[in-house]
Amino acid sequence: MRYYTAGESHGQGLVAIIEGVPAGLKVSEEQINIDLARRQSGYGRGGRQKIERDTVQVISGIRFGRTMGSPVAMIVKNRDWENWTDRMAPFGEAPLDLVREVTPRPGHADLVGALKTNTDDCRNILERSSARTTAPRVAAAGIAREFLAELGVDIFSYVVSIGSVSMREENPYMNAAQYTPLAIETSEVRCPDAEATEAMKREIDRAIKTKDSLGGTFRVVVRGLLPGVGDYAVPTERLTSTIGGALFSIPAIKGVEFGMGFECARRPGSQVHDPIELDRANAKFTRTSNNAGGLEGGMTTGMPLVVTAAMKPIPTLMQPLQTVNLDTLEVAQASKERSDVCAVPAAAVVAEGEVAFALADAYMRKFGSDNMADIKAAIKAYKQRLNTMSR
Ligand SMILES: Cc1cc2nc3c(=O)[nH]c(=O)nc-3n(C[C@H](O)[C@H](O)[C@H](O)COP(=O)(O)O)c2cc1C
Ligand SMILES: C=C(O[C@@H]1CC(C(=O)O)=C[C@@H](OP(=O)(O)O)[C@H]1O)C(=O)O
Repeated sequence: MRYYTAGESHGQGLVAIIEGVPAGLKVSEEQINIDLARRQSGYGRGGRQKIERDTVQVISGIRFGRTMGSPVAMIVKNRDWENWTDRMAPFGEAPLDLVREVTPRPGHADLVGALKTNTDDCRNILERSSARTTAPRVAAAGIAREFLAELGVDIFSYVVSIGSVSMREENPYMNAAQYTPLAIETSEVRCPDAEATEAMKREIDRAIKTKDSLGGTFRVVVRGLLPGVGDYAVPTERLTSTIGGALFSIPAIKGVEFGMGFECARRPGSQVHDPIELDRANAKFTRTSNNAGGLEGGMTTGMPLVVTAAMKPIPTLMQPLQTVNLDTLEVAQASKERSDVCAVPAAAVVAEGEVAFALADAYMRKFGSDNMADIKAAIKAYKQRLNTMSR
């Protein structure tokens, strides 16, 4: 299963096409809209989110709430489009008073994109490099999430740090799977720690006051995974590769750690690798720790998948950094436009979707992709074989 998207930040809307979707999968429009709303939320987001009310419109591939086995096409419309019809018109002449974007923002795609595509207007770049393009990705990921949910796999995320403020956690690779979605979703920064939530909000308030911006870290946790999904033999099918690549495809993501991640490199093997145990009651192999974060050899171990990502601070600053004016080639201040100050909680929701897609694709490679009944039958047979191997 894979998706493609098209669409710009202030165009008419954004489109996603998902192909390789199995037939017979129940899909809830309401659930996709809930995830779209979660992606729009979070303390520190800018004025644009007051304009948009993202909802999905399904164009093809779903009939009476179930997938048909054909590609699914979806649209998320931009409400802001009506304020941009002249500046973003697909055809006709540019308005005479059109303001071109000629002062590229450090940290955004503006300058390099303009050099690459031979334009003197960075708007052509920023319209597509904008993280607005993550809206249709979250909508598309709704299909992957429903697929995994039907197979007993659930995904959530939470914010671990914003700027210099971190929540306190002990052994998150083992314990993160215990957090309740309620504690996370009721926090304005999507952090399960109420005290840390307040400190993070204060950090964001400080950044607003000093005309600065913030990044942070978040974790994605997946429960209910079967062991042996993914691959050790084909480099591109290793889940470390597909999930890592999927997370790095999100704008502003600068680091990804599986389980203990970089800390593994500082410790001896005896303090890193997860001892194997036989859980006789449930006839399955298990681990006494989860420092690997649920992946070994590029495959799921059956322990929760715990992956952490780092997001850099938002590039648009209300006190802009130095840049060069592309018209005059003189020193200038970078563009200063409406912007988020911190979007870590939103990025975490996007990341849930990306992880869901990578996992759904790996499940389909292992168990088939034509229709849900065959996939479930294959999973049942696999579970039975695993049971007999651990008895
Ligand atoms: C959910 C989300 C919201 C974002 N909002 C903004 C924003 O309002 N202003 C901005 O300058 N960058 C924002 N960014 C970051 C830029 O999109 C990103 O830094 C840019 O595309 C450059 O890509 P790179 O950081 O991967 O180099 C946001 C990113 C995400 C994931
Ligand atoms: C619109 C969204 O995020 C946008 C991401 C973004 C950027 O440069 O990445 C810039 C801002 O866009 P605008 O200039 O229209 O306010 C954000 O609001 C969204 O996530 O829905």
